[in-house]
Amino acid sequence: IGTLGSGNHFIELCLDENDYLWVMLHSGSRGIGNRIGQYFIQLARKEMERHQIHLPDRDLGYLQEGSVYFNDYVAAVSWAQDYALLNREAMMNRALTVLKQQLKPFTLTREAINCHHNFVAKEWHDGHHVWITRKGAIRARTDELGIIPGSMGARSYIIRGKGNPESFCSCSHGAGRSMSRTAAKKAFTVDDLARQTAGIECRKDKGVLDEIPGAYKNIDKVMSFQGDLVEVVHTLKQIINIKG
Ligand SMILES: Nc1nc2c(ncn2[C@@H]2O[C@H](COP(=O)(O)O)[C@@H](O)[C@H]2O)c(=O)[nH]1
Ligand SMILES: [Mn+2]
Repeated sequence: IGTLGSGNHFIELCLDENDYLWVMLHSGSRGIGNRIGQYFIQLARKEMERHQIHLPDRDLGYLQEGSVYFNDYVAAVSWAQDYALLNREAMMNRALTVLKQQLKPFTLTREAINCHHNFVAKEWHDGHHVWITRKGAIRARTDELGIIPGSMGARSYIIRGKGNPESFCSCSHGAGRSMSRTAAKKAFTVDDLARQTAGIECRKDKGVLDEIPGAYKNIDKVMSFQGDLVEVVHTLKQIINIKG
């Protein structure tokens, strides 16, 4: 516990439009959630065969609500979500401890905004209890605060949800990639990475070339497409980025 993970996971120090400092951290269940998903996908496929249910695609396999496997899945996923939350809290506490040691005395003005972005939850929508899976998405209920990061060289946004029922009260959790990691490594050089992260204290080596800002969609455009889902509360720009 207390480890960031690799890929697009990051810790950043950002300034908002009023020069307030924000610590932003993106990390999940460190692979356990993914393993749980794979395990239960296999089980769902076997269940379809056992019950002779023929689907157009085997990835459409499902577990029946109320069955032992379904309940096991919900329990396992909930465990992974709790683990991810604890992991983030541990890292955030360590980051704040270091900042307190290194910076002039400061006060925390805001409670942490926490949002899961790959998760399952039972919610009430349109007069029914339904299971919602949000993948690369966060919940954006009316007045709920959330985080939408851009890339290691772009702005990020603190948002307030509008509770739009058409998206089941959800919004995107980021710009999202515009090209694969392999394509990014072919398309860009370390010099491009240095140019696209100018002014930001961060890794600028071959090892993070697949995370280059140019491999992500334009976050401002993405935000403009979800104006019916969220309103922007703060705009953040990183000064330090740490990739796992
Ligand atoms: N501010 C930063 N944003 C980043 C960085 N690397 C990626 N990203 C953005 O975060 C989301 C994460 O969403 P996920 O569902 O893919 O996990 C991603 O889409 C990017 O837009 C970064 O170093 N700093
Ligand atoms: Mn993620």
